[in-house]
Amino acid sequence: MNKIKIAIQKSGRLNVDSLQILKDCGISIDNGKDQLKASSRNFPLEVFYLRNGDIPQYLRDGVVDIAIIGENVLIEKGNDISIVEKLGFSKCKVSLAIPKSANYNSVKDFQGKRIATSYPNTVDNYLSSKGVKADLHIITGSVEIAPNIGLADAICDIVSSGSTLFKNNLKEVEVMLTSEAVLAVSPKISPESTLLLDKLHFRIKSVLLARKSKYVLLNAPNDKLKEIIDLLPGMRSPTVLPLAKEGWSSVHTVINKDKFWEVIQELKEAGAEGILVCPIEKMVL
Ligand SMILES: Nc1ncnc2c1ncn2[C@@H]1O[C@H](COP(=O)(O)OP(=O)(O)OP(=O)(O)O)[C@@H](O)[C@H]1O
Ligand SMILES: O=P(O)(O)OC[C@H]1O[C@H](OP(=O)(O)OP(=O)(O)O)[C@H](O)[C@@H]1O
Ligand SMILES: [Mg+2]
Repeated sequence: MNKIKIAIQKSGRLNVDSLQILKDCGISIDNGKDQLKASSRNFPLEVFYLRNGDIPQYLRDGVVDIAIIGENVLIEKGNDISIVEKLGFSKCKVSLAIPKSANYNSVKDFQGKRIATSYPNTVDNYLSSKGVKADLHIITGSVEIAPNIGLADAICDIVSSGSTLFKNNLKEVEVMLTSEAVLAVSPKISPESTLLLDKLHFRIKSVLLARKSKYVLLNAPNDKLKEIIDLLPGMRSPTVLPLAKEGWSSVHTVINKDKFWEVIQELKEAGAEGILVCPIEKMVL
């Protein structure tokens, strides 16, 4: 039987969340420690544990059919590879930073400057689009230390909380791109594997939608029902059921989890009581 081959990061920031999303899709993987390859027991899928930075080449060569990878790495090394879905985790920026004490006016300030980075193509494309030419020093780790040891005037690296920049006395001055984990597909994927990708993609979409949504139940006096329902940004129309208590109804709906906090106060003020917010495991539209 044909199996779809997926690459995920062997160890590092993407590993746990990548395995979790497969698990949430109902895919069980026999996951031995230090394994480089594993199979699923209940989905025709083989997992290859690889380094994030090596995955674009494996996709290009068709060694794997699909991969979960940082979008920033694809932009740096695999602009020719398509993204099937953004996965909503490992969110970060790729930014240019300079010493805190340095003045900064515009991106033109990088003209002729030494920039340490692990993302040379990204920096080069960004600066070229602004008509700026800098001197790039490619290093693979601990990039933020470079200005402090006199190796560079500036750096380009991943920024998330900003604490690494802060610890190294640097300030972010240009955000070149934002990134998150993505599901990417090999240009060489076969028609048989594309059918399996479609099945997996369907499951991933329902998991992502469920992660973004909450099931809300509340009690409302019937004379306030219209006002309360108007406040709820639901999927379609909420379900309204009579309560045993005369003149009251129970309202059920699904809302975006971030929207809930925007409306909770207004719901209470409008007369809603006993508001329950529950997680949703899977959601298919
Ligand atoms: N501080 C961070 N916050 C959020 N996401 C991050 C952060 N650092 C990295 N990432 C994202 O996670 C991906 C993997 O980062 P990680 O540091 O685990 O691996 P790596 O050293 O870049 O790769 P490799 O697997 O090749 O050793 C990055 O490409 C980026 O998309
Ligand atoms: O803005 P922050 O929240 O501080 O995150 C940014 C840091 O995180 C990443 O390093 P990581 O911890 O993955 O170490 P690595 O360089 O060994 O990959 C990245 O290379 C930055 O140095
Ligand atoms: Mg890292």
